[in-house]
Amino acid sequence: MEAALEAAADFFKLPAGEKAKFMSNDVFKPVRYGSSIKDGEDKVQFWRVFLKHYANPLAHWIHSWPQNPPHYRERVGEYSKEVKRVALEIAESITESLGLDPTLCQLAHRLDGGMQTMAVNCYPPCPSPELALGLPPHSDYSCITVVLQSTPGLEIFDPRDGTWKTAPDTRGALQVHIGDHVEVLSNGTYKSVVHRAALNSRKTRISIASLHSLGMDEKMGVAKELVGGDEGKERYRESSFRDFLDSLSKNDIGTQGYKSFIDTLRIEK
Ligand SMILES: O=C(O)CCC(=O)C(=O)O
Ligand SMILES: [Fe+2]
Repeated sequence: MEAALEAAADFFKLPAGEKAKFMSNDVFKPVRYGSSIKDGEDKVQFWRVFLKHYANPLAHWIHSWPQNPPHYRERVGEYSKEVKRVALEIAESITESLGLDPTLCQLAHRLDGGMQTMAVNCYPPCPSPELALGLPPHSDYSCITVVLQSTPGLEIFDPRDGTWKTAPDTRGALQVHIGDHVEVLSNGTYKSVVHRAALNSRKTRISIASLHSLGMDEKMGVAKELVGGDEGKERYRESSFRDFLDSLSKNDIGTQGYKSFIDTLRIEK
């Protein structure tokens, strides 16, 4: 895990020209480098550069990943496999806790054959960390996200008292988030986790978020066993990863009037 964080940090240390090879605003690109550090352009500053790439199946995507630094593919590749195992185990326990028939639901199996997107984030030291954020509050569209961070900064919204809680700073500890698509599957029994990234003035912070979801065009809807009869009505519309990317391309996180993806899926009573 340490090795993956180091490889990620080394990528961001490369000369700008090397990273610019991956620069794109197209959210459908399987590998994409971007920055939201725009001097004076936006009112709200998000102090983050990122590299996003797909990782499942690894053999299909790894050749599109950066070749520089030389150890990047191997180390981040190993990490992606490890973290996928963790996500599949959690998927099994979610299915079980909802009382869903594993042969019908097959969440873990669908994630195994689904999309894994790795968001590799770099937050440089910020001179006024209290005035800016690395990433604004959001929930992930995924079913399950696993986050690894080099230093604290990840904050979780606690809906019980309306406060932000700093995720534990145990180095190397994985943080697991429920994403929007598990909220949908469970018809709202599980709620996706609202989180944000805070900044610090001293050190560069690296995080690697691995987002596990169904295939690009596979629709996630409310589990049929959880609706009808006494169970009540469906509270969410179906959607796919592609639907999420479509909505992201029109309505990016942090822009004015941004509507979170899960809010677009809610069926009003
Ligand atoms: O940097 C972090 O801790 C959070 C990253 C994150 O939420 C994301 O990439 O979706
Ligand atoms: Fe996130």
